Amino acid sequence: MSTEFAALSVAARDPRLADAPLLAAARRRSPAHTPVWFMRQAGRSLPEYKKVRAGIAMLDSCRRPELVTEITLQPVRRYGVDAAIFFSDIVVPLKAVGVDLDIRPGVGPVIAEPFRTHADLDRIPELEPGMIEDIATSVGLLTAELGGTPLIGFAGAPFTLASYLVEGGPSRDLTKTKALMYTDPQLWRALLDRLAQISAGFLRVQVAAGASAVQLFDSWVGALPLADYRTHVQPSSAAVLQAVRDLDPSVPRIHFGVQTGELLPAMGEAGADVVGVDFRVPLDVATERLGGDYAVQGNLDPATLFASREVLGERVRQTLEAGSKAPGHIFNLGHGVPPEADPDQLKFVVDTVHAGKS
Ligand SMILES: Cc1c2[nH]c(c1CCC(=O)O)Cc1[nH]c(c(CCC(=O)O)c1C)Cc1[nH]c(c(CCC(=O)O)c1C)Cc1[nH]c(c(C)c1CCC(=O)O)C2
Repeated sequence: MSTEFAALSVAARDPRLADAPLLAAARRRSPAHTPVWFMRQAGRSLPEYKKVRAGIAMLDSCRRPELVTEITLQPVRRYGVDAAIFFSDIVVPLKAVGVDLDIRPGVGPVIAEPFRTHADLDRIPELEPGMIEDIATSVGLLTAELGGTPLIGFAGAPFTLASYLVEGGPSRDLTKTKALMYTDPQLWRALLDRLAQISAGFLRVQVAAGASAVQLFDSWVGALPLADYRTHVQPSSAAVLQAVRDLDPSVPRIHFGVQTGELLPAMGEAGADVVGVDFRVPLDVATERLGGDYAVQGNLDPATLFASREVLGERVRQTLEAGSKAPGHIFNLGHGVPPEADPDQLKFVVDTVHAGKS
């Protein structure tokens, strides 16, 4: 890994970060209150987001520092969450190295020429920091505004990025991806190595510019059985998380995927401080599976946002109770905010979490 980044310590960025509940929970120390943020809190359901994004394509909006700053701050202002998540997308670094792709509204990432052969590797060059200078600029603007509120940088994990490249777009069962993995393990390894370099580079630029935690999204890795995860995926995800650790060991690493109940310990072992849990596995059960060694993040079912306040409040308290069995708990949804979610329900969740269990 290149050495153009100066090592930083999170507390040196802003002294107020030393007491940030999100960082304390991630480090398995007692936070002043249970920290809460939401995956996909920026964008989607917020009217103020729709207003500033009007007429601007998703991938263009991710490369405009003033707009990125505004969109990232919107949910922090509205909800009082304990962290901001950088407004970007997992395919932004792929586009930055020159992959021909787009994000279609309501569909997701679509790749012009799906990945099939060794020759296709040439279309996915390594990421250099100079290709994403605007990302460093956005992070710098944001951390100056955020003060003592942590900014979570993120990237897609190699498997999930590979799934889009190989399938050509969103897919239900990832058949083509798994077929490549099983029929040509060498090509698969070469692809994941390249994606690990890109993912690590994207995270390191964000951390060097001031992000104080990172999340590696392996959203679709729950499609794999444990043995295949260990053989074909874990080494590349571990390389990404190690690259962040090498740059700054004080930056907590969160590792998340959907339907990963069987994979949780292996995802922790890949080098995470915090393991993200979807809504299928209660947090106390997840903690048992993880051997009590990791902080957990999650895991309110996003569908409960459409329930009554009574039911929603009860589910929040149950999640807090189950999370209290872990050595650290960052409250979140079990997956992203649904586009139709009512922002007032999310605000209610934040206030209920901050009020505590009783
Ligand atoms: C798998 C994945 C993607 N992108 C991401 C993941 C991992 C998270 C997860 O598991 O949900 C990550 C992501 N994408 C986006 C963020 C922004 C920060 C945040 O979480 O608030 C983050 C963290 C913005 C976005 N990324 C996307 C939008 C919607 C585009 C728009 O507003 O026009 C946003 C705000 C598009 C996108 N991009 C992707 C999908 C599946 C979609 C959905 C299509 C849709 O729902 O319209 C790929």
